Amino acid sequence: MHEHGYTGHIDAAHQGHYISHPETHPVAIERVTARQILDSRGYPTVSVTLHLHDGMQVSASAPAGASTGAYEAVELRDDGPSYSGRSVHRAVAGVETEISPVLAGRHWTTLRELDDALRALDGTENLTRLGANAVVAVSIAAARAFAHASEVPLHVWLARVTDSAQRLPVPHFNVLNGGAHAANPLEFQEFMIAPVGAADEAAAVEAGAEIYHALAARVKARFHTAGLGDEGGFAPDIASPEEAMELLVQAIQDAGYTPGLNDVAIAIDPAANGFYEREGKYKIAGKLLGRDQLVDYYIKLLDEYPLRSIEDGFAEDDHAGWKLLYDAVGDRTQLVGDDLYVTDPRRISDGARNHYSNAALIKPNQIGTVSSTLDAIATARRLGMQSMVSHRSGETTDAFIADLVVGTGTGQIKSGAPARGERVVKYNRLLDIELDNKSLPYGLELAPTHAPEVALEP
Ligand SMILES: C=C(OP(=O)(O)O)C(=O)O
Ligand SMILES: [Mg+2]
Repeated sequence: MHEHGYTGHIDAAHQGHYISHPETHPVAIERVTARQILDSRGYPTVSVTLHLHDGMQVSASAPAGASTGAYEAVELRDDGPSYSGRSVHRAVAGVETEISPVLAGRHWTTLRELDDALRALDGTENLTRLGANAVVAVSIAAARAFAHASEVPLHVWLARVTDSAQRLPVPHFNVLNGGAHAANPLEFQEFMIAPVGAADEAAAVEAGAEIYHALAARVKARFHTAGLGDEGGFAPDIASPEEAMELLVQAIQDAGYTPGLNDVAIAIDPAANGFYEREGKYKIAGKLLGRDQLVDYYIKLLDEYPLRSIEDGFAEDDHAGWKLLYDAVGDRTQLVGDDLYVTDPRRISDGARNHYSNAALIKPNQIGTVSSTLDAIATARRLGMQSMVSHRSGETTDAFIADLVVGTGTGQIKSGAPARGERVVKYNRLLDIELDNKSLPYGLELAPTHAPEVALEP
C-alpha cells in the first residue's frame, strides 16, 4: 500500500485554496447509483450517476493510469488496491451502499463540503478504502450537479468558483507513444505536438489532425506499420528519442506547418520512472546516463528541436536530478511534474519551494476529488507555476477535463492523439465550448517559459 507519502514541511501560506463562492446554488441528491464499465484499454472502471432531487441525472466515470506515480491516490480493484486491470465491483458497491446514503437527503451548498464528506467517509489519506476511482467519479458528477443547479455550463461554473479567467487551451497531441504505453523499445513515453501559434482552438485541432495524418504516412512508409499505443499515437520500432523528434519535425513540415516554439512546438513526457535504473542512473537507447549526462541530453534536444516542455524528466524521488535540470534550463523551458507532484497541493508547494520544476500536471484521479484538483491549480498559480490539465492513458468518454481546463484558464491540455473516441471527445468538447463562446481567448496562459515568481523562504 502506498502512502500519500509527503514528508516535507507543509506551509499553509504557500498553498492555494480555490475560492468556493457561496452564491452557487445548492444541490440535493436523492441517491447515487454505480456500475462497472470498460475503459479504453478494455479494463473495468467505475461509472456513477447522481439522481438529483429535481429529476435530473448527472454521470461521470473514472480514468486509469498505467505509468502511475507511487504517491497517487489509490484505486480500489477487486484483487486489492492499485492498478491491475481487474474488476471494480467492490468500488461500485461502495458507491451504492456507503456513499449514496451519506450524500442523499441533504442540501449541499458547496462542492468542497461534499468532497470533504467523501474524504471523511473514506477515512484514509489516499482514498484506499472506498477507492479513488469511486470517489473521483462521484466528485466529478457532483461538480456537474452544481453547474446544473446554477444553470450554467460546467466550465462557467468552474471559472466562477475559482475566480478564474476562462481560456481555450493549447492542445498537446501525443502522436508517438513509447514507455509503458507501447510495446516498442522507445524509452520516452510521449511525443506531443502543440500548435501554440494557432489562431483558435478549431485551427489548433485541425492542425493536430493534419500533422497526425502526415506522420501516419511517414510511419507506414518507414516502418511498414501503423500500430498504436494506448493514447492513440503511433508506436513503431523507433530506436531513439532523436529519431522520434526528427519524425515529428518532418510531419509538421509535410502538413504545411512550421516547427517552432511560436508555431507548432514539441512537448515530451519521458516519464523517467520508466527508465530509471538505480543510484541516479537512467538507461536510454542502450546507454546508461548519470544525472549530469541526462541533463546534457535534454539540453541537446532543446538546442536541436522546437521543444517547449519536458514532463517527468527525472524519476519521482530523484529530487537531485530535478534540481539539476531546473537550474540548467528552468528559465528557458517548461518542466512539468507529474509523478513528482501527483496533483497534490502540498507536493506542488514543496516543488516550488525547492525549485524542482516550473509547472505541474493536473490529473483529477491522482488526488481523488475535484476540490483538491482545483486547490492544486490554485497552488501552482499562486507560486508562479504553470498547470497542464491531463487525461490518463486508460480513458472513458467522459470529457470533464475539457471543461476543467477552460474553466480554470490554465491554457494547456494533453488528451492523447487527435484520433480514437475517448481522446477526441475532449478535443471536440473544446470545439463546442469555443463555438458557444467566440470571445474566449486561445493559447498559453503566460509566456511559455518562466521560473516561479514568488520569493520563497529557504
Ligand atoms: C498520461 C500519462 O500516463 P498514465 O495515465 O499512464 O499515468 C502520463 O504519464 O502523463
Ligand atoms: Mg506523465
